[in-house]
Amino acid sequence: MSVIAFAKNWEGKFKKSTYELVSYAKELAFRLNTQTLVLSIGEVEESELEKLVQYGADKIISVDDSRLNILSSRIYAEVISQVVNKEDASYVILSDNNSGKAISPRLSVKLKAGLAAGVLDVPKSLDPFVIKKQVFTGKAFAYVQIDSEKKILTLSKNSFGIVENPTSLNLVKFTPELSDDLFKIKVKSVESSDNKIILADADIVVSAGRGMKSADNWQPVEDLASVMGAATACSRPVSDDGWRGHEEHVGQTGKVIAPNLYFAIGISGAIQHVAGVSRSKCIVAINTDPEAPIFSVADYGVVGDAMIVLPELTEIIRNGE
Ligand SMILES: Cc1cc2nc3c(=O)[nH]c(=O)nc-3n(C[C@H](O)[C@H](O)[C@H](O)COP(=O)(O)OP(=O)(O)OC[C@H]3O[C@@H](n4cnc5c(N)ncnc54)[C@H](O)[C@@H]3O)c2cc1C
Repeated sequence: MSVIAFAKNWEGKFKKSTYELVSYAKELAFRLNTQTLVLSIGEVEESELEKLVQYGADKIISVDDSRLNILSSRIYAEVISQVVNKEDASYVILSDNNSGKAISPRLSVKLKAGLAAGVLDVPKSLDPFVIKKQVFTGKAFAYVQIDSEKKILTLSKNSFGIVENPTSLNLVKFTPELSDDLFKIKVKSVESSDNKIILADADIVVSAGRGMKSADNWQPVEDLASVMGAATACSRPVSDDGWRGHEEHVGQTGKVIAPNLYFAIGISGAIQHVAGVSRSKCIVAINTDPEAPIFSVADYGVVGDAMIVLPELTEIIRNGE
């Protein structure tokens, strides 16, 4: 009956979204009067695994196998299903990120478990199990009922928050039975086209729109992103016009993101743009037009010319003022 959270690591490290996932699993387990188990796959040092205890992991199950350092949704679904069956867990929680989206449908088939993707809250009721999730790229939400015995939820980023709930360390190793067949496809290396932070995983995103006037004016945007350790993004017309690549386009028809901090620079705030970024924890808008709709969804706003504001802001942050 326990709750298992799958804690994905990025090169052996967890992110804030992992701690949010464990916090959520803890709350669900508390409501169900059961244990919170956290599963880690691939090589992660004990000191990193120990951090999960702070957010309520009653038991940490580590599948410490170097062959699993690179994510394969097929193999990870197999590993998770073996752990779920061994622990007789009823609830599996994954982050609603690229890996969670890739693993959860396979897992759902393996476990014959109902899946609610993009969950936004704790269950509205436990029996029947009813939960709130996002639909239509975040423009609406729905309550869905899961009737299967096992249930899988993928948790939307920034929908629950990080809650400290310290327990004591109970770390166990698990060795799944994995046939050679599963390793027929080998990832020999992973190379990113540049050293940039991946937009979908970024905690901070610096995004700019048509207000930048031309592709040649992007250096101040890059500079701010660089000092903040942020990913860069853009509005749709910017990528349609070829100023930036389509992989940066956020919104209804682009990527839907929920970073902790989102800078909207020279972006008017059209509904189709906001649909993709409205779940950011904090939105900072920089725009010359005080009436721009983006200010109605922003937490902080600067009315000003991006070409003047950005270099000054970057300098202040660089100097740690
Ligand atoms: C079906 C459909 C789907 C769509 N999907 C998406 C989507 O996924 N994502 C998306 O982004 N759009 C999408 N759009 C387009 C959307 O409707 C808007 O047209 C688009 O978001 C506007 O982009 P923008 O804010 O960069 O440009 P604009 O609307 O032209 O706004 C530019 C802003 O920059 C400001 N500005 C000008 N100069 C400066 C300066 N020097 N400094 C600071 N600010 C300045 C202006 O005041 C203005 O507010 C979609 C549209 C449709 C119909």
